[in-house]
Amino acid sequence: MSDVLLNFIAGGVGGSCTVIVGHPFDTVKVRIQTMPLPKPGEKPQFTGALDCAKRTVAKEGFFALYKGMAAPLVGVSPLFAVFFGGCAVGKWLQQTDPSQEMTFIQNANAGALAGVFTTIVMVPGERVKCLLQVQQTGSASSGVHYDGPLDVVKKLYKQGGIASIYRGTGATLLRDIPASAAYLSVYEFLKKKFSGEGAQRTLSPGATLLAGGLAGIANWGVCIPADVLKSRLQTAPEGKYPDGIRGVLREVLREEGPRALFKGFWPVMLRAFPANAACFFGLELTLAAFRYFGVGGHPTPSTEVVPVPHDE
Ligand SMILES: CC(=O)O[C@H](CC(=O)[O-])C[N+](C)(C)C
Repeated sequence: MSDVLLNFIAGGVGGSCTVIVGHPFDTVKVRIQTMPLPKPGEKPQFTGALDCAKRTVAKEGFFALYKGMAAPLVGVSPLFAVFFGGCAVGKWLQQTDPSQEMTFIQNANAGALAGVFTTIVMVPGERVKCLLQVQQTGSASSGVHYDGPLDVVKKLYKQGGIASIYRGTGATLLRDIPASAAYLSVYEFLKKKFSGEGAQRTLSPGATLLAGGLAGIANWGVCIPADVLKSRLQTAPEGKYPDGIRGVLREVLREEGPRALFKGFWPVMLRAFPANAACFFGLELTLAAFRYFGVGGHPTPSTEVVPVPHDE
């Protein structure tokens, strides 16, 4: 089986691990990023990430943190599949032979290309997820109530057609091209560093988790402002920002100042490490299982370092 397909399948497993570990953090992040501005003399709805998590659990129960998870499980697992499949395509395009080691920049290029592929898959799922995550907070002030992911899609389509479902595409590209470049290049760099020299390079489970977690931090470290703009744009009532992301940026800077572009920083960073450690662990384990059962041809440089030693 080709590297692209193997990475696609393993990426899907990694994506499911990411969602299961990371979704509660994501709910807190979106609620903080989109909470209504307090009126003069009023307290903000949430004072921080912990406050938001505590109030959400107290008011709506623990599983409120898992609200909207069906959409990312269906949307994010294929997204990670497309991402890692896309990375394999990006590597293949740059390699003169399949065993060639990729440089940091080549991995960044492969990640950036995969970021373009993932945007196409990701935008509808993100739009649905954000709307479901914030509907109890009053941030999506359109007054529309949604009964679940399919209901969101139906209502968005009725309201504004495909364009409404795909609202936030530019903002997602702005977020995911640099983020994906950082994600893959940092992971591959650390993987090489942690796996030592020589033909029998192995990566321990702990090192896989550490490299994956730090790749997640690098991913979000470069894209939080674009993510804030994207969340605002995707949860705004129809017609609020006719000129898209530029309108959101102008409003945020005018009304809240540049610091607001970093809203949700802590919940994002708190999620980034465990969610992406789980992702790369799931990915590498699946690739290792393929090799164990003799599926696929030669390992690519990105997959020859696995959590368990193997002899070829
Ligand atoms: C924005 C996003 O989904 O980032 C992914 C990592 C994460 O924390 O979910 C990475 N990537 C888009 C490259 C798959």
